[in-house]
Amino acid sequence: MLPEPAYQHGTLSKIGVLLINLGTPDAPTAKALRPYLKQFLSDPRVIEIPRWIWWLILHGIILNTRPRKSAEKYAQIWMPEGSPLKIHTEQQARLLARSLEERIKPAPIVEFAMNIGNPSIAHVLQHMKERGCDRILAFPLFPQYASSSSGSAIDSLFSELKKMRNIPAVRTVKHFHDHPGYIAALAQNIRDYWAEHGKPDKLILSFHGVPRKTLDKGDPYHCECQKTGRLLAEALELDAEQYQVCFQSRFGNAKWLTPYTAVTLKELGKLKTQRVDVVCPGFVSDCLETLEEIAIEGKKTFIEAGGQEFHFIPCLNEHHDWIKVLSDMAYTHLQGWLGSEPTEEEIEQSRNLALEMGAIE
Ligand SMILES: C=CC1=C(C)c2cc3[nH]c(cc4nc(cc5[nH]c(cc1n2)c(C)c5CCC(=O)O)C(CCC(=O)O)=C4C)c(C)c3C=C
Ligand SMILES: [Fe+2]
Ligand SMILES: [Fe+2]
Repeated sequence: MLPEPAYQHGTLSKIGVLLINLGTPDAPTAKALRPYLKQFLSDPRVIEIPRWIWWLILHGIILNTRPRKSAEKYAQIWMPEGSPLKIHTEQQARLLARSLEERIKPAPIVEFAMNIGNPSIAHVLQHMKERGCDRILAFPLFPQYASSSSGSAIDSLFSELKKMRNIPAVRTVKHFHDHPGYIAALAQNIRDYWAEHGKPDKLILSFHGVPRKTLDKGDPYHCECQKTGRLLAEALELDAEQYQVCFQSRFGNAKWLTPYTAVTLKELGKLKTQRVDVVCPGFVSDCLETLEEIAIEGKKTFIEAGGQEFHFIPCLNEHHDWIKVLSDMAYTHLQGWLGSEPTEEEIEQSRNLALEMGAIE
């Protein structure tokens, strides 16, 4: 059992907001990719086939081949400061803290963690507890809920809580795929891009894929992606033939959600489409899947098939409207906790009691 710090005797009582993203390797090297892929692909919410069969495939094939191949891809998008996903998530946490500081007194503690890799949920949660957070809002940064992304992140959080005697109060955000502010921020980001670069013949809305059988088992992910796509197209006043929802990042040979982004780009190229723009409304931060798979590979696929002009529209990242809606969503979810802070007097009484009991020094 972990040692119990003094604030649990009432010396501190703070609200924390924990932003959680998927995770990224520590470096763009095969050595760093191996433990990252091992952790990710050992999760039964990510790979839903019998454990022993998967164990053989993972350890016999995937962990011997994929780390090197993925490292080469990461190397192409790595920034001087590190992984784009980590850098953007860190900035989002910093900007969210600044925004919430103006709305909530005392200011909440805002941190970010990664479900896979570092900074780990275990580490950040412990740090938040030590800083006195007794109420934590866990906010997975996945607009559409999937068992393999948001579900897994919440699992990780609760596995850590399971190790604690005195757990903080916890609220979780499930999704925000149809939040009007999120749709408006996506639309504004696209309009800003078009104001500078002109408009395409076709806009591809590319979401991360998942195995098709997860839809049959009841995962709401597919429907939530479709809804985000429809609302975004409505906000942009696009006709049905001006946009298409597609799914990328297929892993393995099983059937995933269709249409596949790569296949669609190839078809549009073959049709000699003048210009295609791709935007990824399922990712709030640019990452390997957007910067390498779409902006580099997707472009190549489209142009080699005969397309003329390809544009990748960056994710929301630090967009002002996105930070504003992130802050609005956090604020809404925190409502029930606001105004319940103990008074200075209550904290003092609790502290004196803890001192008397010898629980703190
Ligand atoms: C947006 C939500 C995501 C879902 C849903 C998701 C499902 C999912 N992913 C894999 C396999 C891999 N994904 C990888 C990278 C990756 N995935 C997401 C998001 C979702 N994944 C992000 C944001 C990233 C990029 C991380 C970064 O560091 O930039 C990878 C690792 C890279 C590689 O080797 O290709 C794998 C593997 C499965 C199997 C799955 C659902 C079943
Ligand atoms: Fe993924
Ligand atoms: Fe659906």
